[in-house]
Amino acid sequence: MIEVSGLTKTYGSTRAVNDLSFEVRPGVVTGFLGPNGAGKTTTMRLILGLDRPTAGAATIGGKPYRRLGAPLHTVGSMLDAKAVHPGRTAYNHLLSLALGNGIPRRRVDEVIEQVGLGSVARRRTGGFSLGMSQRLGIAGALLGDPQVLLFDEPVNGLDPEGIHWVRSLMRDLAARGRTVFVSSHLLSEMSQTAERLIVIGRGELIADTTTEEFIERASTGYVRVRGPEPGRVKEVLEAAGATVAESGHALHVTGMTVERISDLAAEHGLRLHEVAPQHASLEEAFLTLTRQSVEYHARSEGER
Ligand SMILES: Nc1ncnc2c1ncn2[C@@H]1O[C@H](COP(=O)(O)OP(=O)(O)OP(=O)(O)O)[C@@H](O)[C@H]1O
Repeated sequence: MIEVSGLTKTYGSTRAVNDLSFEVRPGVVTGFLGPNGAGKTTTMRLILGLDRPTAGAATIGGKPYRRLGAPLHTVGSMLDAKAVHPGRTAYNHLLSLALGNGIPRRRVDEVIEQVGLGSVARRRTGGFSLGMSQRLGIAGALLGDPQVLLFDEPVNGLDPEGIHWVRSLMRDLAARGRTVFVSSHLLSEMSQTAERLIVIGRGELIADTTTEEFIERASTGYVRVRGPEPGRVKEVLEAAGATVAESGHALHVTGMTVERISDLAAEHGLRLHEVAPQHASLEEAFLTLTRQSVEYHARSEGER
């Protein structure tokens, strides 16, 4: 379990994380979602004790990272996949991590196989693609077989097979009772993996809910209506309280269900050729909810 309470971090005049509080529970994949610059990496660094908070606290299993007796056995993380000594082989990189943390050598072989790097384990990591580095980073996170795992944008740079593999791995870890906290700036990506979402924008909490509920809440749907007499249909629907916009040959109706639209049309003897609910795409929905924060960042960057 990860607990974050009143967490705040400022860098000069930038408030990267602002009074953030949430819990990440075991047994499900929890997505950490926010547009670029929202403060995801900063929050993860604070949880992992890589930076000191300006205010508030973050704990793992009730303790701050610095006070964990065997950190690699408690929490595994992958923040920056490229942060590996380029002259070392993948095997030696993992071996030095293992030896420094009292982890047996055979565990290195196990995780190398688990992440599919067996054939390149003796190659220097400097020549690794981003995808291979991501796999190596994930291997490092798994090394101590920890209860809590944090991954910062783990599918970045992976091919479709790699993406599929990461998603299955996250779900599998959660199914085995681990606490899995994974960041992304794409709601579509999170919707494939995460059961719960912590959504942030501008360093502040926007939502802490199930993925299903978040998508439902974010969806700004309308009903597309088409028929031979659009003018009359519009009049009838508006008279009954709907908002109707014309779009080419169709009407876009908000504030009224498909059933009510059909019933009203039938009552007034109006034929309809199409009554189709439309949902905003996931990314549109997400951007609507986080637009304020995106605009804020676009503005503040422009001002510099
Ligand atoms: N070391 C630092 N010094 C100064 N500003 C920083 C530092 N680290 C982060 N920031 C600023 O804090 C804000 C949050 O950055 P952070 O990297 O945590 O966001 P993010 O959500 O992880 O974004 P991305 O997906 O782009 O990595 C940004 O405005 C960033 O410029």
